Amino acid sequence: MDRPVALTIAGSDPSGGAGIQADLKTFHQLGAYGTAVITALTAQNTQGVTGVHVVPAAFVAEQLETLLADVGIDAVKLGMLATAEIAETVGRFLAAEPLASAYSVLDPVMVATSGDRLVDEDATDAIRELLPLASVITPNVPEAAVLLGVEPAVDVPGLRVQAERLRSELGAQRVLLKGGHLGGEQAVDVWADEDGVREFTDERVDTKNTHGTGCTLSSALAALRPQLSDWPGTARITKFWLTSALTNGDRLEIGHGHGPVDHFTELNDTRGTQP
Ligand SMILES: Nc1ncnc2c1ncn2[C@@H]1O[C@H](COP(=O)(O)OP(=O)(O)O)[C@@H](O)[C@H]1O
Ligand SMILES: Cc1ncc(COP(=O)(O)OP(=O)(O)O)c(N)n1
Repeated sequence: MDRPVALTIAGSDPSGGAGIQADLKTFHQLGAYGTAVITALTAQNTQGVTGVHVVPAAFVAEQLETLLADVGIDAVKLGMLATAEIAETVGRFLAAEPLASAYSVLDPVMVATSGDRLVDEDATDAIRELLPLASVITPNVPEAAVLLGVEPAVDVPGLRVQAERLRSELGAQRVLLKGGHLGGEQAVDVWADEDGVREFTDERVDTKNTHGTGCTLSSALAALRPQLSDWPGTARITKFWLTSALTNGDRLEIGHGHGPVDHFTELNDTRGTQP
């Protein structure tokens, strides 16, 4: 195929490590043409979020209508859906053509790692309704627990159980349950689809530059899937790339808190991986 067109529907992070900014850098680096619909502005740096200014749901809809009337989209990533109304609006677009035929990755963003809330608490039900509509969902440990209404997993066997429950009970088509919050010497993510449950494991990178890892992972999946042949293979390659980008984060000195990963990491850069 020609260069795929990827769309991110997400919030803005002025510090550039997460949100729309991270997504567009990731799309570009991984060979996709990037487009963006903005759901919210955050006032944010590498140390935390000081404010959120939400775009009215009707204007999120107008951005989507205008874009989709003109531009074909091969893959879409959904990030910070700040309110229930925005999540419902985006859900209507995801359920209909042309987005229903695009590859879709839903990162059910709720709270930043800094502890700051990015999405209204009452948006959780609306986000849960979106799970079956996306080709793949990419919750982290706390997000999976909120979606299932259970305690967060504390180990990999717990991740495996929750990944499968997100599929069998909440209707997700495919799940990449990210284990970054578990700690330990390895960073283990769990993949669940109709063929079963498997683990993707890399060495944990000793770095404080972890801001935006979830955003970067989900946008990398959206960029790469149209260029590769299947979802599990895309997820495996995406994690290799992210581990290298985390390792290369030490090339950057951005801010005083949790800096970004290095989005300028080549797909075949194996500095952080053990091929
Ligand atoms: N220090 C690290 N070293 C290697 N991989 C990591 C590290 N921290 C997170 N990851 C990986 O980054 C991705 C995002 O992880 P996670 O922190 O769980 O999500 P989020 O950023 O959404 O909170 C996952 O693939 C996870 O395994
Ligand atoms: C605008 C915006 N969207 C999402 C996030 C969350 O980013 P994520 O990659 O899930 O993780 P942290 O950056 O919170 O570690 C965000 N911060 N801003």
